[in-house]
Amino acid sequence: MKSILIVGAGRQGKGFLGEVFEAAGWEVNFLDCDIKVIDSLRAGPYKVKLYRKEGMTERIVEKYNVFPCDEEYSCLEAVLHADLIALSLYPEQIREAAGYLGRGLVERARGHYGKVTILSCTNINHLIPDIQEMFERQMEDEASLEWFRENAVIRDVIVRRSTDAESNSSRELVSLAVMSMLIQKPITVDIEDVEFMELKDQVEELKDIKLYTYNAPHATCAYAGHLKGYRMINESEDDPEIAKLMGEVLEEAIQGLSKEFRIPAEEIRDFCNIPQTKDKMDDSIYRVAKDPMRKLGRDDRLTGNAMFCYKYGIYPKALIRSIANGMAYDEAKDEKAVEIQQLIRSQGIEKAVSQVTGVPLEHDLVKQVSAVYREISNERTGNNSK
Ligand SMILES: NC(=O)C1=CN([C@@H]2O[C@H](COP(=O)(O)OP(=O)(O)OC[C@H]3O[C@@H](n4cnc5c(N)ncnc54)[C@H](O)[C@@H]3O)[C@@H](O)[C@H]2O)C=CC1
Ligand SMILES: O=P(O)(O)OC[C@H]1O[C@](O)(CO)[C@@H](O)[C@@H]1O
Repeated sequence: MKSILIVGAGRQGKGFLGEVFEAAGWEVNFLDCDIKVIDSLRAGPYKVKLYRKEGMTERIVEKYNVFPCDEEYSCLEAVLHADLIALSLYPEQIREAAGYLGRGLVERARGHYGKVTILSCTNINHLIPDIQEMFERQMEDEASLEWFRENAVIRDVIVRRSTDAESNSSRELVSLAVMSMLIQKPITVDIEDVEFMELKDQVEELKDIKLYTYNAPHATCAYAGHLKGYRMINESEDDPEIAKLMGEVLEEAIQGLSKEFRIPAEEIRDFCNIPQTKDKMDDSIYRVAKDPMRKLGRDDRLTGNAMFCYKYGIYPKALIRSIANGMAYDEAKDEKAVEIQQLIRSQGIEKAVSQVTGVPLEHDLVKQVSAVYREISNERTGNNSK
């Protein structure tokens, strides 16, 4: 039986990866450092509502093993025998996970176990050399390092699906099951038997395009929706003003990307076209908006697009509005949003925009975003003077 170790048993770990690999008959092992996640998974099976094109179906996932990141290293056998290790973590969590997995991988090297593929399942591109370095550092001697280089491959993926739940420990999940996950080639195990897994060339280039097209309107929807008091993505998408802004953001993005990547606009439109589903999935604004510090960063979905537009003489009006909405995102449960609000209070809006977006203070983007942010603040306080 083939075996997958899913590191990070949160929304995506359980609702996407755990579900599809269990359905394909693989041994599914979960590793998580949050004891609430472990206790919850041990308490019973979990349920995923799958939103397919033809309608919603429910799946109960029950065949899995669960391991905490404990001192006794109870996950050892799972690390030794995994054909696939999926890092279903936020980028900033990978270093710690690599540190923990190191011990098992060193034993794997010393025991001359078989080849393993490690997948980085985040939305951040160009991370693979860093992750390679994080794992190689764990190899305690030359022989282990040599084994790792010959037998372990680290690959990137493009996740084209949304999976949500009330929290990372919830056993009730929803997942939009309409597009495959694209996996960088080659890998060391056959995954043809697993639905929604697709090996693909040029993942690095396509991943940029996916982030800038699929995720930019989505983040736009979340930040604009929060400002209007919505809690769910669906409510926000149904608001005509927000739907219009999302469309404009996508159009600006396509114009800039088409020039930057020298790909016809139509080809980009086709790539980011998400099939519609009969039933609509509820996704939270909280998850899609989460960590505006990262999402408004220089090369991420909104600022990255806006800067391509500036580079090619396209004025990114809708992207500027969306970045300003992101600066105004003041969700108290989101620590990075709170950090941005503190930054605005302590430094003033221009410096805060420059710091968050990584764009120089004197750049037009900073001025325009700050001006729109002031309009938003005035509207919120009922003060219409500019
Ligand atoms: N949820 C989704 O629809 C999608 C998520 N992603 C990416 O997947 C990654 C995870 O996202 P979610 O599952 O939504 O987040 P989540 O917060 O629901 O799950 C992450 C899990 O990782 C665990 N974790 C953190 N550090 C760990 C460590 N050192 N060792 C073991 N476990 C650790 C946490 O306790 C948590 O349960 C992110 O990079 C996200 O961008 C990408 C596309 C879709
Ligand atoms: O997981 P991140 O990078 O915080 O961003 C969330 C985005 O990623 C997705 O989960 C998958 O592309 C989208 O649903 C959402 O817009």
